[in-house]
Amino acid sequence: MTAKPIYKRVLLKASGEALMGSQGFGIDVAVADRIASDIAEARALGVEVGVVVGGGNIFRGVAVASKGGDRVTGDHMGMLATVINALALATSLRKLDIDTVVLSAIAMPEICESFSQRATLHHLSLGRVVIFAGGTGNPFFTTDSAAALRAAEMGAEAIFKGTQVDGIYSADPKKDPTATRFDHLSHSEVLEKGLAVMDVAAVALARENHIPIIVFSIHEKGGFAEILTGGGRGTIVTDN
Ligand SMILES: Nc1ncnc2c1ncn2[C@@H]1O[C@H](COP(=O)(O)OP(=O)(O)OP(=O)(O)O)[C@@H](O)[C@H]1O
Ligand SMILES: O=c1ccn([C@@H]2O[C@H](COP(=O)(O)O)[C@@H](O)[C@H]2O)c(=O)[nH]1
Repeated sequence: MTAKPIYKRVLLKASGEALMGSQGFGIDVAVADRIASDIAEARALGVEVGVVVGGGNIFRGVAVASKGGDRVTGDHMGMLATVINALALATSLRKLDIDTVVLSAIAMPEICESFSQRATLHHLSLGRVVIFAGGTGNPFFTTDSAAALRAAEMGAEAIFKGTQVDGIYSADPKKDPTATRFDHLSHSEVLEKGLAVMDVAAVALARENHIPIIVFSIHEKGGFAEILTGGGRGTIVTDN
């Protein structure tokens, strides 16, 4: 018997940094294909999936600002990086015959459709995976905020943050080997404890809209479907 998913409609935030694999920069197609196969598993369970991909494997706006450049221009470059990643992930999904559409917050009609809530709901209702490119379309934000925003707009029941670590820890586990992992936290606890796995604006928006956040490792093959069916490893963030 096929396991039943806990959620019917979710938003996956896929780490941009993870997409570079061991290359140190850019896109490792094998990693994009693997993440696509995890999304295909979720679709096979009947779950409707929206995806936001980060841009950390290519560009972050702060890199320009830290060298004395204009932050807004840097952020524009970062948002364009997320479009490149979205196109790569869409290509990987289509190789698996998963019907996929890319909707961009920045109009580029020769390349992909523009984002609107109406288009999102239309494509989801036809069983398509919707990849949201270009972040929020505004500088001074991140793709975590875009994930929380698009999750609210698409009526997602949960945000799955697939990242480099397998949950939320008492401190960044990459910097502090003594950090301990939480199984469960509230949105308010994440904010009060200053747990920096996701930015403050994103957590606050998810809290306001009562959307749970599940932080899990994007590197764990099959991890997305496991959590969707009530197993797996990650930290869940809920209202209380
Ligand atoms: N308390 C914490 N618990 C877990 N991870 C934390 C914590 N504090 C900081 N981090 C770090 O936050 C990282 C996730 O941040 P970020 O969203 O920037 O990366 P990402 O998921 O790779 O996204 P991007 O798509 O921007 O590349 C983790 O890989 C981890 O090292
Ligand atoms: O709404 C947004 C989303 C992203 N940016 C810029 O893009 C890069 C890459 O996104 P990450 O979330 O860091 O992966 C980000 O650093 C910003 O420079 C943005 O300006 N607005």
